[in-house]
Amino acid sequence: MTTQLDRVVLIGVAGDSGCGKSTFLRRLTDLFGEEFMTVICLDDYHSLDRQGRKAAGVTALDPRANNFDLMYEQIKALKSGQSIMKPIYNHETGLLDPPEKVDPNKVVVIEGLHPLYDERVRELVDFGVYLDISEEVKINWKIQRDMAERGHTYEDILASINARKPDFTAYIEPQKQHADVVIQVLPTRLIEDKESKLLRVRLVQKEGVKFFEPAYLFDEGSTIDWRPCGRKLTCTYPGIKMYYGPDNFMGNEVSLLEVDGRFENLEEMVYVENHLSKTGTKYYGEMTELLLKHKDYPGTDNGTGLFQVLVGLKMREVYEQLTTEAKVPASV
Ligand SMILES: Nc1ncnc2c1ncn2[C@@H]1O[C@H](COP(=O)(O)OP(=O)(O)OP(=O)(O)O)[C@@H](O)[C@H]1O
Ligand SMILES: O=C(CO)[C@H](O)[C@H](O)COP(=O)(O)O
Repeated sequence: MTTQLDRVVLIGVAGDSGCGKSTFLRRLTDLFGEEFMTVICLDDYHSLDRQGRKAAGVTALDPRANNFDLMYEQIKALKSGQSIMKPIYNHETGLLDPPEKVDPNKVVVIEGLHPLYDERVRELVDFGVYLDISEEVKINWKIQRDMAERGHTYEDILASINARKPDFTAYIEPQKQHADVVIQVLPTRLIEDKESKLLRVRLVQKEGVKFFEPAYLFDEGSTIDWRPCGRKLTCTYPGIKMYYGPDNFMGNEVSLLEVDGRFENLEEMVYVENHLSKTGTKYYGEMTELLLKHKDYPGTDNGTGLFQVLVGLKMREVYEQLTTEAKVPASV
């Protein structure tokens, strides 16, 4: 079947399990609308089921446990407006279920461990983000979720992170260099915080990407250290620090934006938003409004929420420009 779409825009969201992909995708839904955005979890392209991986002695992160040929063929078909019969990996049983039909949509998001791994798939991706959670923070988030909701022990969680580490380093992490933006989540530098509750979040924005102009603080291209706390932004100890400046990241020229600390009063976020430019907002305060809409999402009061919303807005901008370009007849 071929659906009439001017342009299917393909977004890649890469990251390890438990790195906040679902939260980010929920924020994207606000911007594109549930109806117009289809999410494909790349776990569905595991070629080996749980038993198969165990027998072969490989993890799900290992390319040998995944069918990249099928992934490429199916993503390519979706991008050209064709429906696919996508396999399903069932996390409850660890088995591959019968395939399901997936239709193309205005926006197709491929999320998971390997959206930017295979060169052919990467070429199809219009905009890619990598969620880069430092080990200290990853352990903390996993502990919060897996101990509370899944009954795992601290030792189990640590052992599972460590067991995945070599393959994570070999196959997942290198995708960072191919992402248009990387959201790095690190422990704060403001105080010593063993539990990693306070976060330093960096938005690494690649320069020279078509239709993507990095957001900046105050003055494009300069280097800025900013303490927004004072009369206009309420902060309790240890406050908030922001940074903006040019840098080099894995051989790419980038612009960095950084927020260290926690926003005390979300309503005042508009003050910070006001000092950011090229955010992709359509009206005054849109970014703050999007944050306020989901106060309950994890990270809404720190740089993770702020940058997830900002990246979503930039994706909307890229989407609009790509679809406009697709409508303009090619000049002769
Ligand atoms: N910004 C954040 N701040 C604090 N905790 C967070 C943040 N994002 C995610 N978490 C924690 O990490 C957990 C996993 O988040 P989420 O479900 O969004 O990740 P995921 O990558 O989709 O995970 P999975 O692939 O395992 O389903 C959440 O339950 C929450 O405890
Ligand atoms: O890294 C993962 C992505 O979600 C999972 O561990 C992988 O998909 C295997 O799933 P399961 O542990 O349920 O067999």
